[in-house]
Amino acid sequence: MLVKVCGMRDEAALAEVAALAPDFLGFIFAPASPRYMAAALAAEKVQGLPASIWKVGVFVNATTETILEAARRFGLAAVQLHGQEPPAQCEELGEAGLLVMKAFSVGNAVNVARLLPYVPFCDFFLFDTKGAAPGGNGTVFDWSLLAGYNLPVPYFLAGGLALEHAAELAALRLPGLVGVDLNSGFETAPGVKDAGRLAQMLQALRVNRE
Ligand SMILES: O=C(O)c1ccccc1N[C@@H]1O[C@H](COP(=O)(O)O)[C@@H](O)[C@H]1O
Repeated sequence: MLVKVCGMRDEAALAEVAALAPDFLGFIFAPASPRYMAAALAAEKVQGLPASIWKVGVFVNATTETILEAARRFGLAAVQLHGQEPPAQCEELGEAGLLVMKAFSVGNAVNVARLLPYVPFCDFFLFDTKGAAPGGNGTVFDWSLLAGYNLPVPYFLAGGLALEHAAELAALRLPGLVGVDLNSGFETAPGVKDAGRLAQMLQALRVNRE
């Protein structure tokens, strides 16, 4: 199970969390989010992270130009598109050399017809719980809605994941599932990650990886 830790914005926690060696670290570039990082973290701090960790910029309906500028400035290798970005934008960003993760909100069903046009242009999908905000709502959706998933794009599970889900996630077998995204369930305040809880979660998930 790959692990992405998202919503990094405070410098002390960044070093502690990076030391846990998650596969991906996410930085929120959506100004309305309490985890908006651009004013809080210097670009050099992000650029200085170990090369083994994929640095992901999370954007909500940003232009390709804005995304590419942030990618250059912060040394991002991947983008998570968490709004209504069209397939053509995924294609552009992939052609620019970024790994592309497209997020979709899940309510009572997974709408496969909506996903199909994105298949050729995305490295990963990410399924998050539908809520009032574009992301970071802290609520879990019914993962069994993905039991019939049969598209060739692997995906991350997101939405309210917390330590209490560790055992269930470590044992979870769903078609296409390759990773989990840890965000508000591992914070002491919005944007302030709890490295201790993250360490416990990573240990639980990694036991099953080996
Ligand atoms: O976390 C945010 O504030 C955020 C804002 C805008 C877009 C995405 C955001 N976070 C992403 O939301 C999901 C679920 O988070 P949570 O576990 O429910 O807190 C996750 O993929 C984050 O990357």
